[in-house]
Amino acid sequence: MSVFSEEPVVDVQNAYILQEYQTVLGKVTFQITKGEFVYLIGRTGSGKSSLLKTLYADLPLRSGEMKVAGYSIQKIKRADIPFLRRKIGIIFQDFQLFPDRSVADNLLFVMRATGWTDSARIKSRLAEVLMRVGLGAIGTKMPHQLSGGEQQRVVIARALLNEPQILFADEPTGNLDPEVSEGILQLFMEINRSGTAVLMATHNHNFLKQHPARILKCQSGKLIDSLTDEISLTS
Ligand SMILES: Nc1ncnc2c1ncn2[C@@H]1O[C@H](COP(=O)(O)OP(=O)(O)OP(=O)(O)O)[C@@H](O)[C@H]1O
Repeated sequence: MSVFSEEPVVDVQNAYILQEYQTVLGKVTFQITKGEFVYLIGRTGSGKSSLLKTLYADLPLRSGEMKVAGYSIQKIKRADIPFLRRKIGIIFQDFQLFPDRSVADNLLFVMRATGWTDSARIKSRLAEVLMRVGLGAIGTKMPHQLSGGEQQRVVIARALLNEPQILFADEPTGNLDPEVSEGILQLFMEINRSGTAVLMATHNHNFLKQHPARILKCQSGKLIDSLTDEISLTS
């Protein structure tokens, strides 16, 4: 491949998304290019989380092809999954920080697990990602001393540590009030403007109206794409 051609960050061809051998979504085909911002919508139980889990190799892909950040998901070996996860960032609704560790220790845990060893670089990267998400010197605080919005910012900082090509966010504002949610969306958009692609599952249709972007929608066992299809936000 030429160094000038842009390989998509996500390339899905005719994939079947399964939960315990039941097809949740069939014939899924789409691509996400570098630096794109994409919403993922659909009713509860329509398959958003299942699609995201398949993309980050938490659910097996048994039919079709998926390439994520250069890794073939249908072929990936268990031992390579941690390497895939270094190239992507995953953010959930329930913040998933270790409650018994400080903010800095939560981030350090990931850095140590992903091969960071130089203590000066660790320290500067830690400060850098916390600044990036709008949090200053809160490294010594425990998660319970932070608001929900601040905890989600720490989670986003953690996801940014290894400069991922794409962030997969599964309802990242589901547990936050509207004002705080808007701030978190703004943060995702800011991160996106600096070149990181984002695929965000959300039920918050205000986001789509106020900050329009491409939409993928899980509907009746299929994935429809605003690039090619008319998408209804009401059904
Ligand atoms: N662990 C599981 N085992 C078996 N079936 C599951 C499992 N998780 C989800 N499902 C089923 O897969 C389908 C898709 O669920 P999924 O969680 O992907 O939907 P979703 O669009 O993310 O929903 P929500 O908006 O509520 O998060 C549903 O029918 C659900 O019942």
